[in-house]
Amino acid sequence: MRIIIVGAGAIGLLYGARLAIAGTDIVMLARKEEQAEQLRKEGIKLTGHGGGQTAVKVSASTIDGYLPAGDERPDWIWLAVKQAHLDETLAGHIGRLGADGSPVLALQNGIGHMDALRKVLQETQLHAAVTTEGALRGDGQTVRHTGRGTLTFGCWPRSVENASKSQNLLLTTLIAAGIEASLSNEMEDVVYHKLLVNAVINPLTAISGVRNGELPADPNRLRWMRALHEESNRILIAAGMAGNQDAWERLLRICEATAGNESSMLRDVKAGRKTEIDWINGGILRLAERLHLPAPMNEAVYTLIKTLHTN
Ligand SMILES: NC(=O)C1=CN([C@@H]2O[C@H](COP(=O)(O)OP(=O)(O)OC[C@H]3O[C@@H](n4cnc5c(N)ncnc54)[C@H](OP(=O)(O)O)[C@@H]3O)[C@@H](O)[C@H]2O)C=CC1
Ligand SMILES: CC(C)(CO)C(=O)C(=O)O
Repeated sequence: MRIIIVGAGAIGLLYGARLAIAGTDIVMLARKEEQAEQLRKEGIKLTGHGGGQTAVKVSASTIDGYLPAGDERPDWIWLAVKQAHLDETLAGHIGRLGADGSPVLALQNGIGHMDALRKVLQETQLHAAVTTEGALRGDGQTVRHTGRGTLTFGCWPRSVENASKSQNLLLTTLIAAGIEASLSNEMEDVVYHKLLVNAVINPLTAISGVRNGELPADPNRLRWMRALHEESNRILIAAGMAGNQDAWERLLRICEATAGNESSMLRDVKAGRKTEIDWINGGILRLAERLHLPAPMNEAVYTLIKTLHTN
């Protein structure tokens, strides 16, 4: 099994390392030659969870300079970049890499990217993936596994057909690598449920400057959480998400399970990077507008995060 992973950041390095350790042929495509060279020379260094540090060899190149060896087509192409990186140029590269029919798996949090990719990659077999693993990048070749989770993936848009051969092959490869994974025919629902979590934890931790576990510990923050959760839940249910009586408790459990984590949005704000707010609360605002529903809480956090960006 050969997988091209586009984006050698936290999540790309985490999956790249874990799959390569299990014998999968991994090709990491980075943005910069400096990082690609470092990966070719020294491999990926994985730390956390399993104990010490493991270094694993992978192939690596820049996305611009990548030329496949021989005529071997990749079995899968994984997109492990952030939402903001998914521009026309990158879509052009993905179209080229997948020209022989390789399926594409997109791992982004938030919404909007799958439909945007569908528009430009009309012939490509697209899959959405939702991961609850936690990964933190160190330097260009080091990644820390900060929390164990699962990977759920499936066709986008929804397919009524049984799992394809390539889906089953990927599932078997993931499980053999010790990665908890499952296939779903209801990816929109899975994506919406993850969005409901990110829409509350990410902006509120970034605005308050606290770790996930500290968010519900303060009564004022808890009130914000509840109001933002209720509004987002209402909008997502109206958009087609299956309601879940346990949604609020699940959110609190995630805060507890990831208590020591800084959310990705808090980290982006601290590092002065563009956040994924446009595809998280911005995505909910677009749904609310389409459904003519009020969304004052989402508007408030969206605007606040945008203000933090500007500053
Ligand atoms: N980290 C986590 O624990 C989790 C992340 N996710 C989601 O996964 C996605 C990726 O997140 P994460 O890995 O944390 O993000 P990172 O910022 O760590 O990684 C993104 C990587 O993409 C690279 N990149 C950007 N543009 C290109 C390009 N044109 N070609 C090749 N590489 C490119 C960046 O390179 P450069 O550094 O050179 O800019 C960077 O290495 C996000 O949508 C996130 O929400 C979901 C669940 C958990
Ligand atoms: C679940 C959560 C909030 C864990 O930190 C996350 O996905 C993120 O930070 O983006």
